[in-house]
Amino acid sequence: MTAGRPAGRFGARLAEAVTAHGPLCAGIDPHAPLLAAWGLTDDAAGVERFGRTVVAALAGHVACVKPQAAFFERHGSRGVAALERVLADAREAGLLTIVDAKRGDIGSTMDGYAEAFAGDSPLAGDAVTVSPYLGFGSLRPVLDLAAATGRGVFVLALTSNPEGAGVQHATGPDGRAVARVVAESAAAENAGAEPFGDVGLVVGATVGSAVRDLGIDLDAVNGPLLAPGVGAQGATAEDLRQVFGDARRLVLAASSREVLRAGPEPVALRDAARRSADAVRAALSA
Ligand SMILES: O=C(O)c1cc(=O)[nH]c(=O)n1[C@@H]1O[C@H](COP(=O)(O)O)[C@@H](O)[C@H]1O
Repeated sequence: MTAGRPAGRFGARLAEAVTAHGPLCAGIDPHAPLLAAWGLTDDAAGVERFGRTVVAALAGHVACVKPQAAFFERHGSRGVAALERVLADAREAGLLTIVDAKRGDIGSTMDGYAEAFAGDSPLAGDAVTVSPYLGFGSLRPVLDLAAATGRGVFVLALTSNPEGAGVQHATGPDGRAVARVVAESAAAENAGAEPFGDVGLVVGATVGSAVRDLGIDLDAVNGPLLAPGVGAQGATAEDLRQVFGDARRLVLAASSREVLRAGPEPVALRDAARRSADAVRAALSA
């Protein structure tokens, strides 16, 4: 089975969606407590219902959604099939998807991940999250295939969890921090693209002064900056302004639990997403 290929470049499609609906990506994270709160079973049928409910409620109301692959994969092949159906619904509804899979491996294996998440596979959304800790260059297969199929890639740079700093702030042989090398590598991929390129970074809204401290020029990345951590992890829309400074135009805030807790009623989900999107847009334009 193959999925249809998106029309146009990811960065351009995302920019259009953010202009229409605001800079918010709503997570689809069907973990056990949320499924219970929604009155759903914690199995493949439950995660499918959860994901498809979010897509139906939010299509046409948010810029994009980000299904977390882990919560589907834990139910094996049926869970993966559920994720494929959620992605198919979103594609049909014209809702952009970032598949949060955080993959990363060496060349030949990375080819496989690239085909799965950036090729014309039923597991491919409009973009995928990837991990650069086997070296940014190891991501070449997914960067190239995503570019060829009109998809995007979000590379982990400064993650929202406190343990991330031990690796991401570490300094390499040339004196640059790991996160800075990732940011400068993404910038090279996006050079000259308008309004921005297809290679984004993940930079948590919880990272405080790390961007400045490590000498990272996020504006120069010229790609979307996926910013998780707003809401359940404690960061506020205000923190986004502090963390991203001059790069605010590139921010796409990601929020999962804060929006999902409002479900399963579609109107309540939509209202929660709209409130978050409005708060983020206001903070970023202040
Ligand atoms: O790539 C991500 O989305 C991500 C990166 C990161 O640094 N931190 C982070 O929490 N996430 C994801 O964001 C989701 C949690 O969002 P909240 O429920 O809003 O805290 C999970 O799917 C995480 O995997």
